[in-house]
Amino acid sequence: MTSATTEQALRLIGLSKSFGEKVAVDRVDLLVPRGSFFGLVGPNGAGKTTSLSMAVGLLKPDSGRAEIFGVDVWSDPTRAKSLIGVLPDGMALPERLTGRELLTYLGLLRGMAPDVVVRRTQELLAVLELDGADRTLVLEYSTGMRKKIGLATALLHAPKLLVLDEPLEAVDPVSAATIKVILQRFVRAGGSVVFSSHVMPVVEQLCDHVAVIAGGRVAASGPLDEVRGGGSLEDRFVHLVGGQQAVNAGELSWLAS
Ligand SMILES: Nc1ncnc2c1ncn2[C@@H]1O[C@H](COP(=O)(O)OP(=O)(O)OP(=O)(O)O)[C@@H](O)[C@H]1O
Repeated sequence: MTSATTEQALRLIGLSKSFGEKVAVDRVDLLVPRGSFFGLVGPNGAGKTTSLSMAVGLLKPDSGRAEIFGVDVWSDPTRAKSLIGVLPDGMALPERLTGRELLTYLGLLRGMAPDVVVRRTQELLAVLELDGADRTLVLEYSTGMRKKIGLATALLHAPKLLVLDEPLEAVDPVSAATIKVILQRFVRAGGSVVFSSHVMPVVEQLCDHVAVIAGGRVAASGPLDEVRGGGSLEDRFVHLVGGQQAVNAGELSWLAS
């Protein structure tokens, strides 16, 4: 199947991964339709980062497969990776480059025409408000700035699918609004986005599809309205994940004593 014919931007089939005794991801199946804005939610340690890392070819699964527009990530990684832009969790960036140098370097490395690299780099730095830090090394970037330059590296080659691990985490509200607009425009233009988040209102605002992952398994997946079933996503999430743990009256009594 080719990227021109498949209806799935991303397809995970029985993906599993253990770290020693710990089963982090347990036979995860996921369909991300082409052109969808797909939110992946789940509690801390649910397996979101591990699943996304396997989906984009950064972490080898113990079993199962991942396909990007029908291209198998592990048997044809070069082709699969050319179709995606990735913002991994805790992305390792070359630290001793400025943001502009980093984007230029990655653009040329990906075989892009130099004039296109220069133009897009300028635009991305300006839109993400990183151009003020043009002479700052990535080493000196704040957490939010690192997130933004990471997003710029994911967008630079105009991929068909963006896979973003918590793209709005640690980003200020103005930058978050900019990033949301960029992603919405990307989807309107025919792109597909998968992103993980803990912020339910953001997922409800942006996404048309959602999956809830808990304990390494998919607890629910599909169109947003179907998954939340008439209530809020937060209520559905709490219901699926096992409810909030109340703090009993006697617990933490030493706090503020
Ligand atoms: N490299 C690793 N070595 C050992 N255990 C790991 C490793 N990476 C993840 N895990 C474990 O696998 C499980 C899933 O972790 P993962 O980071 O995928 O969860 P997550 O849903 O992304 O969590 P969070 O929302 O906190 O970012 C956790 O129990 C975690 O401790």
